[in-house]
Amino acid sequence: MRKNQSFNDSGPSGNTDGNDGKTIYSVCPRLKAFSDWLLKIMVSGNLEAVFPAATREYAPLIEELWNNAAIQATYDRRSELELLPIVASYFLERVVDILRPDYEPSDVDILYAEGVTSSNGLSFLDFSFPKPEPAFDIDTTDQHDSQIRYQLIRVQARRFGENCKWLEMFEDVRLVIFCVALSDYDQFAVNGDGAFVNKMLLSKKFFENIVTHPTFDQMDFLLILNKFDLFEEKIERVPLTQCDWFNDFCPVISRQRSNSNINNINSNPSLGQLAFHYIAVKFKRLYSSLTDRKLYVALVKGLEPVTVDEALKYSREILKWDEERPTFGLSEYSTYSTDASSFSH
Ligand SMILES: Nc1nc2c(ncn2[C@@H]2O[C@H](COP(=O)(O)OP(=O)(O)OP(=O)(O)O)[C@@H](O)[C@H]2O)c(=O)[nH]1
Ligand SMILES: [Mg+2]
Repeated sequence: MRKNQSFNDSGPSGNTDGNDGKTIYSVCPRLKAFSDWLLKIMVSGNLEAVFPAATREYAPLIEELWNNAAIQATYDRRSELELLPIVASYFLERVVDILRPDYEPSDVDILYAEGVTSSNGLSFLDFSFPKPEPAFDIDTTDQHDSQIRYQLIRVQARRFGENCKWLEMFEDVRLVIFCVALSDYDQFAVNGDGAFVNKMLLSKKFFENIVTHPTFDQMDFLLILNKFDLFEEKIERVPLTQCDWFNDFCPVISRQRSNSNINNINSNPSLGQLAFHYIAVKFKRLYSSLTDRKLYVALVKGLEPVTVDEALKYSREILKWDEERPTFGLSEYSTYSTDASSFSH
């Protein structure tokens, strides 16, 4: 790396844009030199050699680049930029703060950060919730149960089958919470053979493999359909039928559609809400055809903790029904038991 690289307005030779051919997407030579330099480092794959040590001194330049009209005009067309992480704006808006030596990530920063995938495509994290403070007049059904141990396992669906040893970890598991991103329906990933595969179809295949695996025989499954916010926005411009599995989606939409409201799923639903129900039913039918059991489904916006809490509360209810199943028939016990209502929103 060249330390103290200077990006002055005259720019390095050969990099100056003439007035000809300028568009709203053209940046000045100085910023162009800086972004070309960044790109070169990224292409060289030598990021570790430059970052994080050098990042601090470039923070003002990155901030300037981000605020530049040409970059903002480009960002407005982000739906055409496949590789741009959705959370780019969140971090770029905070670049100067984040690059301060005393920066401590907030809970929200952590929530917005991309997960780090280990080289074998598997990551694990065990967690539980602390014992709640004893308090009067609080409905304890909303509180986390400190006795419950959660294991968060991130597997790259495309690598399933290469190394299934991790399945042995599931011996004492009572419920599998399987998470799928709704907004994956038009996205692609490279599978083990180097071919591009639709990410929703990859998740479907992975789901089929997991629910039919002997380790999970007779186990309850809660499917979390996540990234509903991105999905609702995307479905207005990208048809759901882009994913082959959803090619019979043809919703009847009332003219007076409500604005998106996660709690208002049944009255005057939005296109996103109709599509969520359609996808949930697709998974439910798939699950019952494979296992002869009922799949529970929850709708989540991962960046809104309250929706995650709701889904976890639903999972605790499922465990409770399970415990009480010998004494109470499910249908007597809860309104959640009817198939049409086995969704949590
Ligand atoms: N807008 C939005 N972002 C979410 C939601 N849930 C998670 N995210 C973001 O999605 C990113 C998760 O990144 P990863 O852990 O790489 O997972 P992923 O990108 O969904 O999955 P991969 O395709 O395997 O990379 C983080 O930036 C999260 O903040 C959600 O419901 N809505
Ligand atoms: Mg990602």
